[in-house]
Amino acid sequence: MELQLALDLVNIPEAKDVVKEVAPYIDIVEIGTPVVINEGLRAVKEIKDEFPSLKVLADLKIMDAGGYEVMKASEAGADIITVLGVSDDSTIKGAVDEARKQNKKIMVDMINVKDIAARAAEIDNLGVDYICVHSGYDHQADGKNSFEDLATIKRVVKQAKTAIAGGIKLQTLPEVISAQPDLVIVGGGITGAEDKQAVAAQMQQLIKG
Ligand SMILES: O=C(CO)[C@H](O)[C@H](O)COP(=O)(O)O
Repeated sequence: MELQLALDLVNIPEAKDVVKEVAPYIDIVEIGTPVVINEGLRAVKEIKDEFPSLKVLADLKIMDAGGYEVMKASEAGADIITVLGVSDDSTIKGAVDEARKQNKKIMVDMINVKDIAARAAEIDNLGVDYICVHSGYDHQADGKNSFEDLATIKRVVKQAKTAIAGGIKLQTLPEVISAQPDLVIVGGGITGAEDKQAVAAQMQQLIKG
């Protein structure tokens, strides 16, 4: 099981400071959608250049033009790029084909997918690398989480790795781990902590068992 740190509400210098603090305890650093909107793919490039041993995920949440957008994120140094599960199959296939050419990986974000079981099974057959259940900020504000959805994809996904994101904190991590995803994604649970390093270290300890 791996730990991904999601950076959403920072600029590039702040992102570097957080990664410096927690780098030994994480496997993947995510350049979140708001960071890409504010800073562009330069944020991906700068983090990859400064932390080459970490995998960098560009959370582009691609909805169209999968091949082109994966190509641009790959050029910036991303190792993993996100595509939305609600996209057309042709968009996901385009993203997967380009990722194979560039030796990169595709994560499908299942945010707002209504029939998680059916769509996850379809997407699994498109050759993606990760399928991620996700309660976004707007769902979290309504008190929702994706713990049940994780159990659902664990049942139906046969090839891709499984991941979960959305409001995971140190206190809720044991429940997440008990469902055995391949990847746990944590943003505010680390970045909002007073001692980010201590929380990331405890999370790593729980995850690596
Ligand atoms: O993609 C995102 C929001 O769309 C976040 O990166 C993801 O939800 C993880 O952050 P948090 O743990 O703070 O919810």
